[in-house]
Amino acid sequence: MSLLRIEQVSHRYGKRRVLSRQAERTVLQDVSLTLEAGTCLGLLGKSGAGKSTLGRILLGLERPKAGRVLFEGRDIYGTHPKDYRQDIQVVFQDSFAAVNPKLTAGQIIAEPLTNFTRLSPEALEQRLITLIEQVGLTGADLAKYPSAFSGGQLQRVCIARAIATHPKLIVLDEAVSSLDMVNKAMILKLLRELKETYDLAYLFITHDVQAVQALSDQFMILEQGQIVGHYPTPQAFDQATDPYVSSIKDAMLATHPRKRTIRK
Ligand SMILES: Nc1ncnc2c1ncn2[C@@H]1O[C@H](COP(=O)(O)OP(=O)(O)OP(=O)(O)O)[C@@H](O)[C@H]1O
Repeated sequence: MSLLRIEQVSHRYGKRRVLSRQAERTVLQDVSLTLEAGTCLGLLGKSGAGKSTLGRILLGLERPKAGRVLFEGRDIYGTHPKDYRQDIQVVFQDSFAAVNPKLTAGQIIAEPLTNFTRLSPEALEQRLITLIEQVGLTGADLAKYPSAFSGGQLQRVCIARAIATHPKLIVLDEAVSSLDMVNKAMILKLLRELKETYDLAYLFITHDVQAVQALSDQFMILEQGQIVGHYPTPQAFDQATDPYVSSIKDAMLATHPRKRTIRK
């Protein structure tokens, strides 16, 4: 059984109004995908393609107008949220907006642990130290407030919060997009290591081709709410001639001088 199956999901925003000409806006149409445990699906698409809407749908935050979201074979919209909340976590692009500035890093990471587990104060403290060290920070950082961290460091705190309850799937919604090159590379390395250690699955939502290639096992292209390309392996994606993939690959300067081509 697959970890996640999205079956013909369609979604639209706005209300059907009899006397208004304002139409409902379809943002996802017949989207289907499958994600196996321990693998990463890179979901690429331009701004407004519907990527984040799909992410919210599989987090249980936005009920689709049609279709099913099966997590371990069970439709999450026919299940009590407590049955999957612990298993599906999210890391957003803007780490500063994703945390309460009045909480310390320790309190931020402890939130899901106190919601979903019953640890003694000593066991909780120990677990927080393990988690913060796992993401490359130190026990002393647990006492710091978000304003004392850089964007890259605070994203590590958000990742520690996301892995705290041993989830099976993490939605990475542009999770490295606002980081500089060095931090981006380090966070991608961390995410790769955590994927191996915990057999984690990721839905990696992005429009960054380089980042998606560093982490993903399969790739999908979403355009105007529809899947317009599916590449089941990194090799297939690398050789893709899809006009959308080509246009974003072309737009990026190749990192290695030997791979750079001179444009006519
Ligand atoms: N709550 C909402 N109400 C109405 N329209 C919405 C809502 N959320 C998103 N939309 C619209 O749905 C479309 C898809 O948005 P979505 O955020 O899913 O796209 P995206 O691919 O994630 O874009 P981006 O890369 O810019 O974040 C957009 O046109 C957006 O304006």
